[in-house]
Amino acid sequence: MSALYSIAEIRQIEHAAKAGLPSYTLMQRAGEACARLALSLVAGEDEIHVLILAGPGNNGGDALEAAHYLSQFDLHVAVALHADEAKQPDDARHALQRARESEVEFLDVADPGHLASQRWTLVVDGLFGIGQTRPIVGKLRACVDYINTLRCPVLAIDIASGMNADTGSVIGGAGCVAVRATHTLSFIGDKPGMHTCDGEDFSGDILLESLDIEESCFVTPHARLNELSLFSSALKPRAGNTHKGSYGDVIVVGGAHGMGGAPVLAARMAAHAGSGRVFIAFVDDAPAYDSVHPELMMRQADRVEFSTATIVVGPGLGTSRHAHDVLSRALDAQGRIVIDADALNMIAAEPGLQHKLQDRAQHTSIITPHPLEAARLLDATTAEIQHDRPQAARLLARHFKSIAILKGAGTVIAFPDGEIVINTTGNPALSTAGTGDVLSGLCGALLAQGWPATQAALAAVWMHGRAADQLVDLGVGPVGLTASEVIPAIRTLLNQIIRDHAR
Ligand SMILES: NC(=O)C1=CN([C@@H]2O[C@H](COP(=O)(O)OP(=O)(O)OC[C@H]3O[C@@H](n4cnc5c(N)ncnc54)[C@H](O)[C@@H]3O)[C@@H](O)[C@H]2O)[C@@H](O)CC1
Ligand SMILES: [K+]
Repeated sequence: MSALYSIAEIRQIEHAAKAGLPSYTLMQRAGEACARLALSLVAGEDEIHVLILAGPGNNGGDALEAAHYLSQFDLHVAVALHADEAKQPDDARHALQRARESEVEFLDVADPGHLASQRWTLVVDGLFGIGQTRPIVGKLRACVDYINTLRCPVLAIDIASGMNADTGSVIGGAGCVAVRATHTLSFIGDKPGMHTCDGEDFSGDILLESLDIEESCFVTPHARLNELSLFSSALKPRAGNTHKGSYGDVIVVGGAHGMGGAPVLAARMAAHAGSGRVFIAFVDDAPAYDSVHPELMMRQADRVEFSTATIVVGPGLGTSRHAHDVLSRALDAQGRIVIDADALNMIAAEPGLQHKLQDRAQHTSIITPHPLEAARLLDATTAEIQHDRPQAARLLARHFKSIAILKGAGTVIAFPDGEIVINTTGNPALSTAGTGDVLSGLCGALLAQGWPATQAALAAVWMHGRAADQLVDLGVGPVGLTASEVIPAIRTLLNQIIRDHAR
């Protein structure tokens, strides 16, 4: 299980570990681990010049200890220090003394011209770690801007400076800066902010270093990374003696005039992911049939009895009075429900629909907002949602008593009890119309086949991203991938993981 720890949890673990160790032990281990990774990154280079940025706190201390360690090898180490010695924490001050006693050149961090006078083989970023509270400004900002122009590897210590380890947003928000690392060596445990929002873009390859902290010091995490093991218990081979009724009905509700393609995509996905029968309930005129997939059944929404079928409501639904009434009826139904797109917009706009959703707590509801829909649901701005995606997803799940899938880079899946899972599959090829409809159809298909809702949500998000990754590997995208192309790729993937992992 890939645990993710918040800053507060990392501090707790660190505190427990420090109590049982001589002072400076953890910093020495951190500095040495960083130096060893640095050596592996410059291996094979001729004249090696390593620039180490060291900030005012313990992240800077780690950097200075790494500088001391590296100075014992055949390479040139330069430290750009931004610290007031009188205010440094004890460990960091000790690390500074050790660096000063080593073969290390000290540069002026505030002088980009000075920094730019050398061609660097590697930059080590130890400006700030999990203790950064303010945006990077002034001379330090110029330094970060300079680092971000370099083409050499940039190794961030613990987390890229400027990034919030809890949220994955740049500290200070739009217009502020962070170091764009090619590698991050993260201490004690993995952190949510490296996997959502801008986290992945700024962290590069993530490597973990536990600092040999004893198991007993660790706390129970409330976040983890999505992986197959979290939902593989729901993968089942098909029994021989079954029929279409064994695999459930999905009713996709949507398709207002001019938006008929959205429910068709969701329905095609539901059929390709194995649901026994798939209907589309159109709020406006229903076409006679889908000429590509005539197995889908087209109905007028007014004439559809929802009873206990699995409902996917929202794709192309529109926000007309009629659409509102159909949504209201869908929320009253006793089956499991996936709520997307305009259905979420209408729920955001009307307390009556919100109460209906909250009152479904004993049934299963999965909501799949993108950040703008999430902003409407939480009466916030999109920037506020993106500022702290894990927290936004938690609020959605708790408030609407649903499983909330907050889409976007590093999709966050949150549960009403406060637990979250961050997805690691997927890529910008999915930033195209219709992929959200495909995701909602996939969730619906798994629910209809009897998957537990938690596993259905995790598997749908994971497969949706993984299939897109596989397509990009084949050259189908990232530019120009279409939602329709993701559907058969997901079918292949689902069959493959059932074959390889079902018990
Ligand atoms: N304490 C420990 O036992 C360990 C700490 N470790 C390292 O320590 C880091 C956390 O250290 P700290 O808590 O000292 O915090 P940081 O080193 O992340 O930075 C905090 C310092 O930066 C200043 N600061 C924050 N934002 C600033 C800004 N925008 N401009 C200028 N100054 C700013 C703060 O006033 C404070 O002095 C971890 O990320 C990790 O790298 C590791 O060595 C493992 C062990
Ligand atoms: K850092």
